[in-house]
Amino acid sequence: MNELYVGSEVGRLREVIVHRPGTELLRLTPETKEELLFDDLMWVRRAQEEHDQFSEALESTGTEVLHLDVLLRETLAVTEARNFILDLTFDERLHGPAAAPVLRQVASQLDGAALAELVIGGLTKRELLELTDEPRSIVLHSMGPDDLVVAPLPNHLFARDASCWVYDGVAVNSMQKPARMREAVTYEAVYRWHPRFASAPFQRWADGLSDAQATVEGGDVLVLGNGAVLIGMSERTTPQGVERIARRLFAAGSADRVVALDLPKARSFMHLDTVMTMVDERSFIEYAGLGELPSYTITPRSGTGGTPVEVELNIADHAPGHAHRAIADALGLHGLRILTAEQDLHSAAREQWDDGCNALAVSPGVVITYDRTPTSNAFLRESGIEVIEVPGGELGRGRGGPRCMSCPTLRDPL
Ligand SMILES: NC(=[NH2+])NCCC[C@H](N)C(=O)O
Repeated sequence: MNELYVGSEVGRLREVIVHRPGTELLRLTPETKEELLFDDLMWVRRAQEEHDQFSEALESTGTEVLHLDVLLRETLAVTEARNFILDLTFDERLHGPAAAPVLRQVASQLDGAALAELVIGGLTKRELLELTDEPRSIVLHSMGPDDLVVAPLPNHLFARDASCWVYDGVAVNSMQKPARMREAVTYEAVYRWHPRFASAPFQRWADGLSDAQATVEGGDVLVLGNGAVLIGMSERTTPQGVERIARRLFAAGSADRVVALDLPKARSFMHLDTVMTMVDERSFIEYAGLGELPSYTITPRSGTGGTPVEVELNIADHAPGHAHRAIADALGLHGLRILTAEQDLHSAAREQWDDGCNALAVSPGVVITYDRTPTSNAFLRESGIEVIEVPGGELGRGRGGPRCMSCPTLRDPL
C-alpha cells in the first residue's frame, strides 16, 4: 500500500479522492439551493458525464482516483464505523427523541450501499415510509411527504474542503456552514476505519467534530512545500482555526512555517483557492481583483515543543502588499511568478466566478481547469503551462473547479 503523504501543491499527483455527483444533487430546488450553497440547480446527468471526464483526465495522467461513495460503502462494512455514522446522523436534537431511535434502527438494517446512499443522498419522509411504518413522532407527523428527514450532502462534490492532507497527516475539518458539517463525519469514518487508511501511519491535524469557532476548510489550505503551508482566512477559515492547525503541524515537526493571508470575507472568494492556486514550483494564478492583502507568518518559537498545547507561536505581521514576499521566503525563492490574465474587469470577475483561478496541478506546470474560462486558460498556455481542459458547464454551478473537486492523498514533494 502507498504511504499517505502530500508533499506539495504541484508535485506529481499520485492518488486523489473525488465524489461523482448523485442523488444529493437531485434534492436541490430553487428554494433549497441557497442554504445548500449552490447558485443554481444542476442537470445531474450531464454533471455526472462531466465528472467522469474529470476522473478520466486524472487517470490519464497516472493518478489513482478513489471515489468517496465507494470508500464510504466499504467503510460501512466495519461495525464500529457503522455505529459511528448512525450515531452522528440520527440525533435527537434534530429528529426528536421519538423519531431518532426509530430512524437509527431502520437505517441500521440497510446494507452498506444503501446506507452510504442515505448518508450522502439524504432521505425524504416518503422514502422513509417505504422502509417502515410511520413512527409516532411530532417531528415526522408535521413533515410533508417530500420533506427531507436526513439532509443531503451535495457539497461532497467539492472533496477538497471537508478534509485535507498536509504533509504526513490529515485534517478532518470543522466546517463553517451547517449544510456541510456532516461531511466531516463521512471522512472521519473513512480515515478511521477504511482498510486503506486504518492500517496506514499518519498524523491527525484536526478531527472535525469539535472545533466550533476554529473552522478550517481545505480550499483555504495550500501545501506550498519546503515545510511551508499557505492558509487563507476567508469566509470559511478563521484565525483561530489557522493558529490551531499551525500549532499541531509544528508540534509534529511536519511543517515549520504557516503563511496566513487575510482575504475579503465574501461568497465569491469563499476559499483561497477560488482566487489563487499554485501551478508550478514558483508560479501562482492570481485573480486580478484580489488587491493587496494583509498577511502573517507563523513559526514555532524556538525552544518550545512537545505536545501541541506546549508549542508557542511566533507571529510576524506583514503590511498589505507583502504577501508575495512572505510566500517566496517560505518557499526559499527570490520571487514568485504571478500569473494574472490581462482582461477587462468584467471578464476577470466572470472567469473568477467560473473557477478560472481554481486550477488543479497534476505535476509541476501541468494543470486541469474547466473549459468555461477560455481567457484564463489561453493565458496559462502562453505562460508555458500545459492546460488539460474538462467540461464544467454543469459542475461549475456549485462554485468549485478542479482543485475544489479533488482531495489529494498522495503527492510528491517539490
Ligand atoms: N475549495 C473550494 N473552493 N470549494 C468550493 C466549495 C463550493 C461549495 N458550494 C460551498 O459553498 O461550500
